[in-house]
Amino acid sequence: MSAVQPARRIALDVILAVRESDAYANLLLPVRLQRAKLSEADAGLATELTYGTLRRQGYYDAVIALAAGRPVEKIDPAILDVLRLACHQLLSMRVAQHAAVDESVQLAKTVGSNSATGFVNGVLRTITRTPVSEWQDRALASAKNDDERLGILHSHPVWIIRAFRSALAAEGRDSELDDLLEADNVAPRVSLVALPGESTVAELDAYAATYSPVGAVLDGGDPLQLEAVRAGRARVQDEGSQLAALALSRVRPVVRGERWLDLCAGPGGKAALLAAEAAQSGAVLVANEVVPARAELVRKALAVFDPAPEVWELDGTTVGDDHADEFDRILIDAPCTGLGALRRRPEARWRKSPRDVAHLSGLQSNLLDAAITALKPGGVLAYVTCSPHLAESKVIVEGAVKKWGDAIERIDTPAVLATITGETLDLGDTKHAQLWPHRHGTDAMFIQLIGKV
Ligand SMILES: C[S@@+](CC[C@H](N)C(=O)[O-])C[C@H]1O[C@@H](n2cnc3c(N)ncnc32)[C@H](O)[C@@H]1O
Repeated sequence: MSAVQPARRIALDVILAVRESDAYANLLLPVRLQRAKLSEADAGLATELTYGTLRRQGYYDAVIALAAGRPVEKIDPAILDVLRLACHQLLSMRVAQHAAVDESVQLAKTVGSNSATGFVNGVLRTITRTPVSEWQDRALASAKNDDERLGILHSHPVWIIRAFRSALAAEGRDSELDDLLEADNVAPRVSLVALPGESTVAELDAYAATYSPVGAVLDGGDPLQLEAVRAGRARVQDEGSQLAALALSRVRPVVRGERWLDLCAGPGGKAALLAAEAAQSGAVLVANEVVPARAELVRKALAVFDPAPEVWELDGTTVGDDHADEFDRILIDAPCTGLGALRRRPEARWRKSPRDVAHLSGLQSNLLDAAITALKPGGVLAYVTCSPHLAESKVIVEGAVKKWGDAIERIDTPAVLATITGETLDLGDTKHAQLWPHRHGTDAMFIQLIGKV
């Protein structure tokens, strides 16, 4: 029997930690890779094994249930993790079968009993006896309905598939559902923002982004190799997030002395871009974040500016109490399910539940109400979520319009974005902008600009 390759060991350790301790793979894996000092090739293998296994878990579970002849809920969870990791190698990576099976059996020994090791060996031998394409057909045939079939094919929970379909259907484009689900299974390239006045896209040795005038895309490599990133003058930031911040800062010319508020600022990505934009135009930014540790991250993100913007630690739902009619521009980048960023957080889709949506939508409405109160008459706010779920996006805005009536007005956000990007984005015929990974190459950001009359 061969020794287990470090890449497989690390991948399993991270997958176990994700399930047992709610770890985030995108935070834990880089730490483990650095500690193990793996070669670039082995680090790449460990990343593919970890992310691929976590993303495609739904599909692999369907195959494992068939091969084991029992529902996956009846399999010891650590042994199931070993089987999922092996499935990724056998069904998606096509590594040599004997290496995948032998090393998985070795790994099973470290987390289970002797009988569990025999079980892993038996299930994996069964899987290797049938061609990969046939496993897909058999798994799809085991689905009880069309949504379950899609769930197996693209490895997404059914409730998320339904939420995405509703959001696309609201634009009359539900035929794009397959493309969207597949886009979630591809890790995005590293996207950077060159903070205006601090850095330039040209300095970053990267491609100019498609839409954001301050965005760049790295072809590969570690962004921390760039001096501008190490110094905080440029940051890793999705292009959709950049557009959300710019929609607010560039919706119309800035009058010197304007007061801006980033209501939910942690960890500070959009606050940094807003602070740069404010410094360029003579506005003053205040950033707010209710969780103290995250407020500290905001302070770090803003340390590059002199003077650095003030950071408050208020519950954002109360900001209207002491700050009514105070701010000219407010960003509400609301806490949300993050369903729009599934491609960068491989385990996230399995952690969320419809209950999260119900809980968050109440908070989102309250934050929006508080921000409207804190906005000066004549001011503008941006309501933003990194989720296309209608209950967190369009429905929240419609609720505010119903409640506030003529006191607020929706601003044509796609038209504002077109002036920023220099071209019309392919968006629905709506006042809000819903970006999509499969259509725009960004996270699925929802952006609605609202004016206070
Ligand atoms: C989507 S994140 C913001 C991301 C941030 N704008 C950025 O670009 O880095 C939402 C943030 O809102 C914070 N938050 C949650 N409830 C809040 C509340 N009641 N008041 C203020 N912030 C809150 C969360 O802790 C989280 O840091």
